[in-house]
Amino acid sequence: MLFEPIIDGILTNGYGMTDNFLAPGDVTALAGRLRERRAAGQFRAAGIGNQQVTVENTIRGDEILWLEEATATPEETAFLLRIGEFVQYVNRTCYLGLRDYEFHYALYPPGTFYKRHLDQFRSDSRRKLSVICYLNTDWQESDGGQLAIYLPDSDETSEQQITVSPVGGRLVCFESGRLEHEVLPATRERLSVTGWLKTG
Ligand SMILES: O=C(O)CCC(=O)C(=O)O
Ligand SMILES: [Fe+2]
Repeated sequence: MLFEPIIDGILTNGYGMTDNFLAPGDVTALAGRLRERRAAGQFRAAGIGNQQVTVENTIRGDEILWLEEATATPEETAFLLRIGEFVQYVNRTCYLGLRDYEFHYALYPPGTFYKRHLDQFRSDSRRKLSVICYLNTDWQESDGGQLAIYLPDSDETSEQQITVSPVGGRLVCFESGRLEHEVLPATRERLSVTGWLKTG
């Protein structure tokens, strides 16, 4: 079962991953749609903080576009349906009480990054799981752009850093309120769909 290793990973290591969340054809279809929407001027510089209005390139340099069911294209609808299946699986196995999700496209121009942060806002604990799905074809380790996740050791006094390359079709998931992480700069454009599975 495709979703099982993701949840197993979260329970054993704090983060979960699968390399086949999307098939190569779905990756190119979504990446194409992302580029088309960006060319149409629909993307905005991502903000920071609760209202996401402050643009601060020294913290994050990506451009984003939120996915909306009402205006979704067939490949976007297919992606959101797959996420819906994942949510159902998580609710059957983990009792997190997930009820909602939100996703945005993200594009990091070469050299941009997202400094170490936690995804859960102080005033909003509804974000339970962070989910990132990469849309990059032929990504090489030397292209950079890794996601670095900081895993606290069990005594909480030290930590371990693991890195994940943004390989197309790969999905990474972790608890939004628990794990700090960062996006390292890449030498080429780095594409993804990022979102949060939320309680009510
Ligand atoms: O793209 C990634 O690997 C992580 C993105 C991220 O941390 C975020 O958007 O909050
Ligand atoms: Fe994040």
